[in-house]
Amino acid sequence: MNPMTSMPETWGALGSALLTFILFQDMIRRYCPPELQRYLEKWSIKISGFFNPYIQISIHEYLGNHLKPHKAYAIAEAYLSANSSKDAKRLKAEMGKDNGNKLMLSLDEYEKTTDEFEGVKVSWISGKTSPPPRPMLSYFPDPDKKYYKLKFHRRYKEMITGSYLEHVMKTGKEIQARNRQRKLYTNGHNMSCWSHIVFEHPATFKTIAMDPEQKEEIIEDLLTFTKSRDFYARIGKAWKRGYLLYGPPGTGKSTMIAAMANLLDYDVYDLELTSVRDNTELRRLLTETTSKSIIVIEDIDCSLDLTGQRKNNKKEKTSEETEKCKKDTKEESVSKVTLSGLLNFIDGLWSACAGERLIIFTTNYVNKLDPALTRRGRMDKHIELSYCKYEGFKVLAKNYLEIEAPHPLFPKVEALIEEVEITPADVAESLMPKSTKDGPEKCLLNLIQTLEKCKELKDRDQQDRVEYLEIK
Ligand SMILES: Nc1ncnc2c1ncn2[C@@H]1O[C@H](COP(=O)(O)OP(=O)(O)OP(=O)(O)O)[C@@H](O)[C@H]1O
Ligand SMILES: [Mg+2]
Repeated sequence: MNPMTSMPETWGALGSALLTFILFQDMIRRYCPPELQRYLEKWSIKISGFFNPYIQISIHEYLGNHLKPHKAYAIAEAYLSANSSKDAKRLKAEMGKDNGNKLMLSLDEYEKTTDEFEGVKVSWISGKTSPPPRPMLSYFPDPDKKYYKLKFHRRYKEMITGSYLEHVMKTGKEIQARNRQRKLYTNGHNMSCWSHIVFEHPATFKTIAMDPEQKEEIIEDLLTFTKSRDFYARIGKAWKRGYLLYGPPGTGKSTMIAAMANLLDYDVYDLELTSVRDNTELRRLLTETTSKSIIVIEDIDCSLDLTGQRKNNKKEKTSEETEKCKKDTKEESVSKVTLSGLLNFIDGLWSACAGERLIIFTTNYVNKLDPALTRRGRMDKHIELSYCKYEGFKVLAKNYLEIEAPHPLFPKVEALIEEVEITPADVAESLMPKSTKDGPEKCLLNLIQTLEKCKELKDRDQQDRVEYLEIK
């Protein structure tokens, strides 16, 4: 440039160069074929990259075709939650682990924060990309995909891609472990993705009323599973275990799932099959589940009539079954999940991509299930939850009334409860104080009354049966 050129002339020249560039770009957009446009765009990025001294690294929320959540994104989010509050102006707040008064902060969308590492400044920017619109109006819109962008001077490339990112991952993981809040995920209400709430269920194995030996066996089985990572790797199987919980309504199937999650410190994914459009969506939802989790499909016998699709010999359901299933399959018409889609997943085809998961099915009618669904290897352990007997009653008496044997009324309860079929839910209900004045005695007497009524009804049923047989 001529040193004699005055400042206004220089600005004028720069301004007209910029204008020419903008007009040139506009011309390209209007008149060039798309191939040439892409080619020119590629070169313009290269040229601007040559002059731009900054490097960007993106960490996306999902890997690839958003099949799987990207762990690094969650870790970076945790790291930034501790750092971003320093200078970012727009933050998101979420409830912390203890659900106390402390809120966890993270960067809001399109917000920027800076960080410093060994004297080097970097910046982090949060953003999101929206999926392209679907050709047809859809009930299941694809979710936005979020990302973080790390920006730094190219002079520090080696240090940032090496020790700084290592520091981010290490610190982020520590923060994650400190803040880990277990979650209950659900895909209900026609959602094509998981939504979650904090999982806070008070059930533990201590409060579950069931045969003590059976309880110990289940706990042992679960703990062995969690310690078997190397074993599963050695035998070449996905690190998962299937449980089938069956028994009449109110015997504690759902309660046991909560107790399992509390014992193992796992998240729970409550999969509502009737809300899943097809096998592809099922596969996506399942691959989005994280390690250390329980995937639950409640009332599998009612889920999309999976049983019948394979057997083709639908048994007639009783009116009680039909009523329950009707309630559960309201959206059946939009779901095309098949038994084979579900079996493929259980067999480890997709579950192999992330370890340590339990898959639990519950049913009231185990005999109605397709044997392909329940065979060992798929559902490794079958657990029957049955009517409440004396051992179960003692647990409930301790939980609800804080009383233990020996007690003068216990023998009476023992004699009656062994004779009748009463669910733990009904025993629990009878033991609940009905007014603030009700003491343990009153509640026990209430239970005895209920048990006597059950016995009377049972005897009457038997009598009816005898009479019926005699008439026949
Ligand atoms: N074995 C049990 N131990 C302790 N409490 C129990 C047990 N079974 C049932 N309950 C009590 O009864 C209530 C209902 O139990 P739960 O929902 O676990 O039954 P379920 O077997 O899942 O029934 P459904 O087949 O209708 O889903 C629970 O909230 C719990 O308070
Ligand atoms: Mg249940």
